[in-house]
Amino acid sequence: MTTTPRESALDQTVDQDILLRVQGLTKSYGGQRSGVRMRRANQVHALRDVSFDVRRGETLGLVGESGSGKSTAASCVLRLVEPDGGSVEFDSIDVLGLSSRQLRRLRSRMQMVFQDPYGSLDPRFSVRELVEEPLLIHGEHDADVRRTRALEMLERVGLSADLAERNAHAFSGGQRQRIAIARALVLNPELVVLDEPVTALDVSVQAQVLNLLTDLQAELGLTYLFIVHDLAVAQYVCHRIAVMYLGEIVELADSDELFANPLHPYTVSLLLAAPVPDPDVMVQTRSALRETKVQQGVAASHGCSLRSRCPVGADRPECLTHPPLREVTPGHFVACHYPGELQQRLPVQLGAPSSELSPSAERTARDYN
Ligand SMILES: Nc1ncnc2c1ncn2[C@@H]1O[C@H](COP(=O)(O)OP(=O)(O)OP(=O)(O)O)[C@@H](O)[C@H]1O
Repeated sequence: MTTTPRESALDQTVDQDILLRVQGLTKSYGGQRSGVRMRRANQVHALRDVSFDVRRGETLGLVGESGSGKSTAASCVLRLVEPDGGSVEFDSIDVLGLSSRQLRRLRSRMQMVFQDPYGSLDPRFSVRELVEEPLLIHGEHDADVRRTRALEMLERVGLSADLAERNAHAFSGGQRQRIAIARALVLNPELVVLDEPVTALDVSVQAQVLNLLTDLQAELGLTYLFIVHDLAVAQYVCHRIAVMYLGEIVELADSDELFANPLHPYTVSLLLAAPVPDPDVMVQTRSALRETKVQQGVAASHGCSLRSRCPVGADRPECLTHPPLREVTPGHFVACHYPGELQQRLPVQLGAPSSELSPSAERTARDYN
């Protein structure tokens, strides 16, 4: 059996303790104020009681369709967005309790790579200047030290120092994402939040950038929070995966376990939505969830948030109560009153994960909208 990048990275993970602990995170957007009362009709609950841990050296994937709250969760972790409630602990530091000055200092240890390598790099600056900038912001006033460090980092992400004086717009999408990665890593962070880092790239270069990220993780002992809607990408790089639906984590497990034994009907439907060569199976997959119009961020007022679309629980009284996220086998958490039932009903069993990154696996959770 071949070894996937995530397996080789995990082999080198010595310390498995918790670097990031998120508990009970909530965030709502909108809602209109009329008098002293907030009208809730237009409120979007982007995060509802979201909890997860990220261990040192691992990659935790946040997976879900568009609008499920992945980016909001990541933004709250970095306090780019202020959550309404809950807690975020980074290396036992209460992130939400920090002053803005303390937060600025902590940010050197928590960096982010964005989806769009075109928008995230200012075209007026040379690549070297772009990679040096975070060092300057964080108080490195020695120009020689900055230059040396930036050039080292560029080499490390596979860009020759000869190219360092060129402007970012002279580079391809994959090279720009390498520059963005160098910029994020130049401060020696421990946690890197990767927000769809290969989504904007050609399929042909996606695997190169993913391999670079896993190599860097192993070399530098990095911890990744990886936001991704593409299940093939998640399977390729994530050690554990949290599946989000309408602002909640509905399932969380080791990557191999999740793909081989999905227990939540929503996870099953996501996996079925990925391309399957058998056309008969494809027909069945399209009807895994009921066709119901779901307003983004707006779940049923009570009970399970998937209820209106769920082929298992729509008519069952238990599903009128909200299912908590509970551990059903060691390390495998699911928020469903009938875990595993949809998979048992399927005419085909979902297979063990392939260790290949399928270039055709671009059809993803997004297709369900
Ligand atoms: N600044 C904002 N103002 C109002 N609503 C917002 C804002 N940001 C996000 N939302 C809403 O919050 C919900 C969660 O959005 P979020 O971007 O976190 O989801 P996502 O899973 O990352 O989706 P995508 O993959 O499309 O970025 C959505 O309903 C979205 O419309």
